Amino acid sequence: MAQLPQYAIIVAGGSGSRMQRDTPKQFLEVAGKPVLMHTIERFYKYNPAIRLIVVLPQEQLNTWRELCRKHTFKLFHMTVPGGATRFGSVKNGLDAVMGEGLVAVHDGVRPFVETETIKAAFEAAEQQGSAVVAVSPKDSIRELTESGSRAVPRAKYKLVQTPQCFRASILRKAYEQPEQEHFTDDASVVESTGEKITLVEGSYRNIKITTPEDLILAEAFASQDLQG
Ligand SMILES: Nc1ccn([C@@H]2O[C@H](COP(=O)(O)OP(=O)(O)OP(=O)(O)O)[C@@H](O)[C@H]2O)c(=O)n1
Ligand SMILES: C[C@](O)(CO)[C@H](O)COP(=O)(O)O
Repeated sequence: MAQLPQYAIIVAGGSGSRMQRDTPKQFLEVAGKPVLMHTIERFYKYNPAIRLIVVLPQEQLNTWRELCRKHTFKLFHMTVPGGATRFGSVKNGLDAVMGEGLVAVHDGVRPFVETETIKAAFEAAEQQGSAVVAVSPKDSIRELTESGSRAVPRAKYKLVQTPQCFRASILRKAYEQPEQEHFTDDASVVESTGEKITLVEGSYRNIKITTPEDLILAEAFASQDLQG
């Protein structure tokens, strides 16, 4: 059977409000290079033939071009303007996916995703139609109730990461529906069309750079990676 083409939609269309910096967090430097370049390199390392679609805020497209020039960043990728929400950005990225294939949606601000994780997600999506990377919580979990809160069994929960991989036809159908408030990731969008979500083991290093202290962790991981 011919192998399906592999795409990665790397969503970097957000403003990074929780990071509280003027520069969008996907452009902040870690180990001397913008976060987003690290992320793109991870997918290229997994498969140099992967079709990379990078979604950026419309008003940052020129800045990104400048950054690529400054850092002599040559890895081929298509750029697409983002939407007002992550849902809108994924939808715009999906317009650049042609025909059938396997599509990984990945946060541009998760630069430490490992080759094994990407590989496992694509393999599971090829077999099951969907594959979502997740890890077990390390802390105890409490559910908020009207009277306060109560303990819930931690073993029943997973923390969801990206990549989230799907057959292109499944993802396209899901993103045709109107956006809903509970859509926080691609799995929630796809699940609402009745599709089953397959979970794949993720990694605690696959952090989403969200708030200022995450940058300290990111520098530590990058320095560890550089030491090999
Ligand atoms: N309109 C949007 C909003 C988010 N994202 C992307 O989705 C990923 C996960 O979102 P999040 O961490 O929430 O990023 P921001 O929306 O940028 O951050 P914040 O919520 O703090 O403003 C990020 O790579 C972000 O760039 C996107 O492509 N388009
Ligand atoms: C997609 C995601 O990274 C999975 O954990 C997460 O849902 C993004 O959420 P955010 O509120 O946009 O940071």
